[in-house]
Amino acid sequence: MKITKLTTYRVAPRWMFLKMETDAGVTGWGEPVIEGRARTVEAAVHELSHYLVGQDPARINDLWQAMYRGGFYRGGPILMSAIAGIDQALWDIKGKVLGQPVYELLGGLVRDRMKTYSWVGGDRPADIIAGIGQLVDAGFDTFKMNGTEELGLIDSAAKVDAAVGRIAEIRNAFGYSIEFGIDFHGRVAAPMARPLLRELEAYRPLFVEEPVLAEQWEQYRRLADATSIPLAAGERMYSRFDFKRVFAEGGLAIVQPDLSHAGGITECVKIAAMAEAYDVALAPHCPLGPVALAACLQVDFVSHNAVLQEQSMGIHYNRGAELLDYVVNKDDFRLCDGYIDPLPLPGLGVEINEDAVKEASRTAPDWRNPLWRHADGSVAEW
Ligand SMILES: O=C(O)C(=O)C[C@@H](O)[C@H](O)CO
Ligand SMILES: [Mg+2]
Repeated sequence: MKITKLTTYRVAPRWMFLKMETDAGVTGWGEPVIEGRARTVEAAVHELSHYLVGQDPARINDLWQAMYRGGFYRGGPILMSAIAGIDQALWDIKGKVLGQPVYELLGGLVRDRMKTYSWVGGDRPADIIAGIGQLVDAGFDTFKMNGTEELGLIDSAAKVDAAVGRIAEIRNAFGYSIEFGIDFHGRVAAPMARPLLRELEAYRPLFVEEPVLAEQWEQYRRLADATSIPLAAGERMYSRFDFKRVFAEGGLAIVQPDLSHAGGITECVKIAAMAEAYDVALAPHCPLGPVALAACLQVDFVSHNAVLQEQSMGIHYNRGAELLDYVVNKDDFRLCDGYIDPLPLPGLGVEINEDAVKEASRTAPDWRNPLWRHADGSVAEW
């Protein structure tokens, strides 16, 4: 069998799908995308096709190594997202050829169902109580929200109190019948992470995510020594080589590699195994589309240390399309009390509605995140 063609489709809300065709008529799908840089990743995917067209899609490991090492320069969000989507499509083809879901090819199920969580509140955490209430009625009990709005390197006690007050309201409204992670989203610098974590201790969140930016990774250990709140990060780390220093240094209780940013299934299975050796939990990042989620689930179902899976149903980014709009087998993604069952179809387990993808690609938006600024006009982390 030989790879014959790679076609990319940018679609609403901010996703991109890759269709990989073969001379045997078997097609694989991937979701190579960095939110806000879809066109850049698209160019990278087509540059990498040099290593793929004419090659045997069964040789995933060799193709991965050729894409990663062959171009001398390596790593980073663009190249690793392009490799991720290509890797997903290769695993999809392998599973379809062998008639097995990818998790069977990776050693079989390690659990019967996977716990997921939902986002509440938007870029500026608001209406969280109402949002949680609606999702509790739908059977969810685990959530994530942004912790703050713009926050200066050094900022006021009032800003800290506003952030903590929102969390206090949640506990007042729902007690401990629900759990939630708080995403600092890289908006918080180390001098402000300390007082925020200290004040949040009383409300016992499930985790705090990106307590500081990934480039400040050496702070994780120091912050972890000052708090009992589990710290999580990983969406802006793109390979084992980014994660290894974090494992060695310590401080993270949860790692959140993104299956569409960190080299795909081939790489994230290895990251998951590294994490397990350090007693670190896995909670793949996935504010994206159905192929990305399906790839996450393939890794979740073979990783003992997988504890939570992000999924984007109802997330504030999904404007113009929702998680399952491009999926034929919607029922396979049904959530029951926040849990999802193993996807039964061969390959990644998602049957893409190609006509819907092609139609949506005709009017694809160029999504990018807003550029935030502080009151003094300087750029703020979004
Ligand atoms: O889902 C999360 O945890 C996020 O922090 C969302 C962020 O990754 C945006 O997708 C970036 O555009
Ligand atoms: Mg996040």
